[in-house]
Amino acid sequence: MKIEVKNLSKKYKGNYALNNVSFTLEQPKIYGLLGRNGAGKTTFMDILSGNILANQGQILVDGENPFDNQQLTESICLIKEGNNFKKDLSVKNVLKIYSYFYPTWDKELAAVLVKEFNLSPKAKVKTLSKGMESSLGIIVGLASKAPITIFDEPYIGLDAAARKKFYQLLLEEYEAEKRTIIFSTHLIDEASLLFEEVLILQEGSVVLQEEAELLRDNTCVVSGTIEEVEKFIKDKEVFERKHLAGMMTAYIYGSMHEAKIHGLKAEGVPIQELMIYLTERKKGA
Ligand SMILES: Nc1ncnc2c1ncn2[C@@H]1O[C@H](COP(=O)(O)OP(=O)(O)OP(=O)(O)O)[C@@H](O)[C@H]1O
Repeated sequence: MKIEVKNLSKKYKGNYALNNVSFTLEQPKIYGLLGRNGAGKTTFMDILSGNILANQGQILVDGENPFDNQQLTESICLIKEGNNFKKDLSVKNVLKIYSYFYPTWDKELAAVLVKEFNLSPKAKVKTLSKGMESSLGIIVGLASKAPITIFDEPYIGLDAAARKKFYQLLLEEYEAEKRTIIFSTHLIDEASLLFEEVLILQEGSVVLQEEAELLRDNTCVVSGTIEEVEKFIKDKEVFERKHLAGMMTAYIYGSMHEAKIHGLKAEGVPIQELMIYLTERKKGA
């Protein structure tokens, strides 16, 4: 489904959570929605899911506004950081309710995932640990098979092994049936390999929208002697320099291939570093 964000603004008490944001998510892809605390990510996801209204501008999903539009929101599943489910419901009944809401619901997948995450179907939500409740959110998000599935920091309390399982399952499901997945997380280093396209928000504005592969190809960390590195980077945009014992490392916009031809050691820049740089640069600008 095509998501068009047009001049979208949302204000809370006079402060912009989103300030005249425009972008389009055209293809079913795994999108990484990144940004520091308070950048406006949750606000965007809430408007997209039809939960809240913008002050100005709009989001159109296949040409329609999601607010108060059940036919459309049956195609959008938002899993938040917590409190997704009523505390008195059992796991089984949570799944039943969502199965009624989502026409694309995959009952078999839900049953497999409940076993995979070791949840007891009879357990009430209020008795689940934080990690177990997050697992239930992940199960609902994946089994909804909603054409737009949004995960907003979905794994509070989940340990590293369970998060790894989540990444694997997400990829398996996505490979089996492509859909738009919007994934917002602060654990960028461990999740970044999932992303096909990255959006970075900073103080209510988009500072970057780029294919992850292009980012990986067009940014690099080069190392060598100070002299070699300085010579190579003199006409390039450099976003960080580090010196150690006569050697130098620089984070730059430039091709890894070109750096290697010049005899320098070159590696990809972690998306986390890029996000920190971009959000700092805008603040200081
Ligand atoms: N219901 C609300 N009432 C008042 N201010 C709000 C409300 N929701 C969000 N805000 C403000 O809007 C801004 C954007 O918040 P938002 O939750 O969208 O950011 P975020 O990028 O999701 O942050 P985080 O990564 O910390 O979850 C923040 O300054 C926040 O304080």
